[in-house]
Amino acid sequence: MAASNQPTYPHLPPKLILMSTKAYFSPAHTINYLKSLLDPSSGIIPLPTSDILFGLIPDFLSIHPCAAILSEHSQSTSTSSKHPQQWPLHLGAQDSFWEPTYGAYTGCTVPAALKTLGITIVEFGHAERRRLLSETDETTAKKAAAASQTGLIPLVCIGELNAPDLQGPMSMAVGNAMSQLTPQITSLLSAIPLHAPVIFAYEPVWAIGAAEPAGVEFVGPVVQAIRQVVGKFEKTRGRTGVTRVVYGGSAGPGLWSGRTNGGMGLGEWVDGMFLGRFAHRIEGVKDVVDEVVGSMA
Ligand SMILES: O=C[C@H](O)COP(=O)(O)O
Repeated sequence: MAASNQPTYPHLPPKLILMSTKAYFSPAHTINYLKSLLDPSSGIIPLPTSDILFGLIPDFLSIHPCAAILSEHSQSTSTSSKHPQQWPLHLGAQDSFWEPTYGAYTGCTVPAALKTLGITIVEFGHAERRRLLSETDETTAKKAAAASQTGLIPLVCIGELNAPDLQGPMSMAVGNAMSQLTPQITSLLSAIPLHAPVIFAYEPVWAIGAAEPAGVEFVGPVVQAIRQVVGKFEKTRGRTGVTRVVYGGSAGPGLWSGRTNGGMGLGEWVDGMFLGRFAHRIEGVKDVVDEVVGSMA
């Protein structure tokens, strides 16, 4: 029987807590940060890995030492499997090239190289890359397809540019956002294998780097509409891969549970949180982890 060329993918649990350090930290800072996350005194690790995917997405210079630390950590704490999927947290990359494997691509990082280090997730299409580096839906989809073909899970950032007008009907605000989000979603889903998992990070561009996240009363219906677009694609195109939707954009402690939002918790709507600045403090990460774990009890 001919061997299948279809890649296999890491398990994508129902809940996700992802953190990107963007380009905020030096490599030495990132290494100390990872060690603090792993330190038992932080009270974060171990998490129930079949239910929650906890992932760190550092800058490229830090990936190799982070992988070495995670590998060593799992060897010192486990007598069974030391496979990256059994590491206490998943390691991600902030981008990769649209060719899946090695070649003459100066300055690029190919998915095959990331895979050798134990990377399981690659982020694409962040608003900062779209704005600063002119990345488009097309380049995002090409890059995600190469990562998917390599057995990595694409984490694809989608978001509308402008804040909604919440004085008018919510259906109109959601419709305006979806007019930008729908092509971002469908171009991506059309590019990856039908059975490939994907994580969409809904990041309203106007809410990134802000003082407050977007309101739950708006994010909730938008995420519902995103799921409808994905559902329609599954039905009409035969997609079978798992899709998760997380929220990013000034996300931090209190948002998941609604503790800081009059009881309106985002956890009812999304599959997870994508943290930026509010993960810089280990205590902030611990707070978010506790809220997500608490909501699953
Ligand atoms: O990658 C993460 C998001 O862009 C959120 O970043 P932020 O929390 O600093 O707004």
